[in-house]
Amino acid sequence: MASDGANPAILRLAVPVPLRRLFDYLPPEGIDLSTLSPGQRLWVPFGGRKLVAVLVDMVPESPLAQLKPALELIDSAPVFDGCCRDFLHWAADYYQAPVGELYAAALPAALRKGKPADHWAEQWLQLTTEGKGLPETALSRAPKQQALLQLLLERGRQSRTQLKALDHSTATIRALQDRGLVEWIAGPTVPPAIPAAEATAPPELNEEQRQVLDAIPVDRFSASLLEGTTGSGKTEVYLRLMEQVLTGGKQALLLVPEIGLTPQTLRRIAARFPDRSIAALHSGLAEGERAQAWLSAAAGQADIVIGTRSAILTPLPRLGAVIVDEEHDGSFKQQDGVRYSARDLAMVLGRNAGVPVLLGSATPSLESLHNALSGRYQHLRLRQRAGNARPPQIHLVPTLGQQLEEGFAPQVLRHIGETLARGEQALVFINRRGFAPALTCDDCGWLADCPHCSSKLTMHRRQRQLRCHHCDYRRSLVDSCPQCHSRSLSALGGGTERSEELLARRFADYPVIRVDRDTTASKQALDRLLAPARDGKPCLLLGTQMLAKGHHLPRVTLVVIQDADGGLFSADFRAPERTGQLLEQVAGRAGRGDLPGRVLVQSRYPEHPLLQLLLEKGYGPFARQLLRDRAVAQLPPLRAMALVRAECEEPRWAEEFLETARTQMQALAPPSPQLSYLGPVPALLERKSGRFRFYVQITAEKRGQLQPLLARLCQWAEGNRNRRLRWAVDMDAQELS
Ligand SMILES: Nc1ncnc2c1ncn2[C@@H]1O[C@H](COP(=O)(O)OP(=O)(O)OP(=O)(O)O)[C@@H](O)[C@H]1O
Ligand SMILES: [Zn+2]
Repeated sequence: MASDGANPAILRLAVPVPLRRLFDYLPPEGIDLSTLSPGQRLWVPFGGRKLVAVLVDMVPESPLAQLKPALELIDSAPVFDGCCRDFLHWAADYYQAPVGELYAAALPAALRKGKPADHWAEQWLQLTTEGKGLPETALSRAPKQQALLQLLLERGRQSRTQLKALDHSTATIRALQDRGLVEWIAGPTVPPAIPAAEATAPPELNEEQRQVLDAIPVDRFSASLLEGTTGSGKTEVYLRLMEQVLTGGKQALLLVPEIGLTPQTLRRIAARFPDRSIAALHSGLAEGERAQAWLSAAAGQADIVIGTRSAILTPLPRLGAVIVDEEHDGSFKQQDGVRYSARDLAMVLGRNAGVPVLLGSATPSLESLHNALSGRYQHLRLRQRAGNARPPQIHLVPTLGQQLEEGFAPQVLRHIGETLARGEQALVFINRRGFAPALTCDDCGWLADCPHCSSKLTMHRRQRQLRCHHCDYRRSLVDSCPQCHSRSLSALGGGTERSEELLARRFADYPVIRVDRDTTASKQALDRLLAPARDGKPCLLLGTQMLAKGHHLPRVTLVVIQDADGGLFSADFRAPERTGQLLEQVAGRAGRGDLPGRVLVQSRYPEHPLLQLLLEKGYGPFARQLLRDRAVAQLPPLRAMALVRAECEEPRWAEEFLETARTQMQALAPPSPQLSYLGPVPALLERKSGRFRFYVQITAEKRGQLQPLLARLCQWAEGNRNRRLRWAVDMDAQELS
């Protein structure tokens, strides 16, 4: 994107609007052109609004005659470096997304709104030339000044924040300043501090872990999948890899799923690297803190960057490795706006920067497993649990024809009781929150439906509400049927709230801790809720998939999966994969300490071959079987898939739009054995928030076949003038919902 020519006085900018192009502006009036460089933000006028744009290039001419001047320069120095800009442009091309929206997605909210980066600049204290030349013992009669001098000699410049944390007083600093030994300079911000856990000596690596680590040289690009059973010490491998990267003077990026970035995870990492600057990027931060963390990463100041999906878009000038934990997790794929996959982009970033990329999971996605089995990725394995922990025993509990109590078989309740009586902990996994997923009238058959979505309302008894889990519509609970006024209403099916009532009654002597989205408004709340469990006292945990990941609770010896069947009969071809991952991850919470674990899995269809395979042989063979099925059905990852989506209050318009889209694409590339079209078909959730949703599905032998097709489609679709219709291209779509 280099510019040449004599007078590059036209600014080419990425503007956050849904158009797939850059926009030309004149420089702000009266500005010195030498203060401008790509990667800075500017205020620009756009269609009567004022927007924050990013300077991409400066060129001598524009094809347009009438250019408006940009309004104002925001940053004194670029916030995006060249590598990051190239990466964002690549991603925009690949996902057929407006590049301005990618820049906007990369920025933290405060910077997206135009707050100047200088606002977070830090004051740094450094040695002057005299200070550097001072003999070691020159200040021995002023021990505080001597200590500060020593610190600056050993660790280089220190920020005001760091000095405060280390208890160096302003008086001491002033004294050294007066002697001309130190000086303040302005520099990049440091990330907000993260409380550390108590530092513990790292364990000795076992043989498998050592082999894995040896297979990842840190001085060049490599793509690896670490398939390591639950509790096998994957996190320990990540920590060691990070250590090597930091020792080499580089930054380590660790991506974690939304649910995985708990204060517990952060404390563990902070404890391992007490001297390092760690930036955590997640939605739990206040706007200013997030900007501070982001800027410290972008300035190369933060050594370790831990974040959820959008952290992949952060500029990291000293990048040394990218690690993606729980790489199978669905939260790495953005489901609206720019529909990128942070996991897939991690590979691109690593290749661009020439550094290793490590994807880790006990239950790898079929995409990554396929890449590993076909030799595109290095396939690394950890087959054994680390330390003394042994794999749990798994038993199926058939529920058909059994007398269940609120969804639990009698022997399951008995096992829970025995576990608690032995002073151990039990975990019950339920895949639905709320009290019951439906409310119905026994007399006329009325069902509480969402008025905006094609779904039922979930009953939340504690709050006396009916809620839609798709659009968050809420209404108060009714006592009688709105249709026939009968008072005999029944709650159908079970949820976490309903199970909690039963379990709290049955096991009244023990704490019953419910963990779902309703009880954990924040990450801190989850941390607090789990505190008694971490203390190791007997207790009963119950909850949704929030409990499935990342928690290391060594006293849990019994895991109950209340209903294993949900995903086996879904219309979404990815449902069995997700069910397998969830069950294996939940089961993996059992027996992670010295005590053996047991898993009870309730099912109405214990003979189901996939369930049998999963429970008898484990996720590995199960996933390999699913891959063979996908090959037969010509589905991802054996084929590339993209969706063109449209939604509208008027279903006919969405369908017509997609009919035309399909016709357009077929005119360019007719259906063939290598390329097939399906649809428009209704999405699995046909109506959401009042809009009807449809998609056209395109599958191709090679990704390269899809790109030009979708690019042309976007060109056509950008001309759509129907403001009530929304459309999107979803490359490598993960959800058919
Ligand atoms: N080499 C080792 N020797 C002894 N203990 C170890 C070793 N490696 C890891 N551990 C311990 O084993 C436990 C599980 O390790 P870790 O959390 O790294 O596993 P994991 O594979 O990331 O787990 P999961 O993905 O299932 O959450 C931790 O308590 C960790 O401290
Ligand atoms: Zn709804």
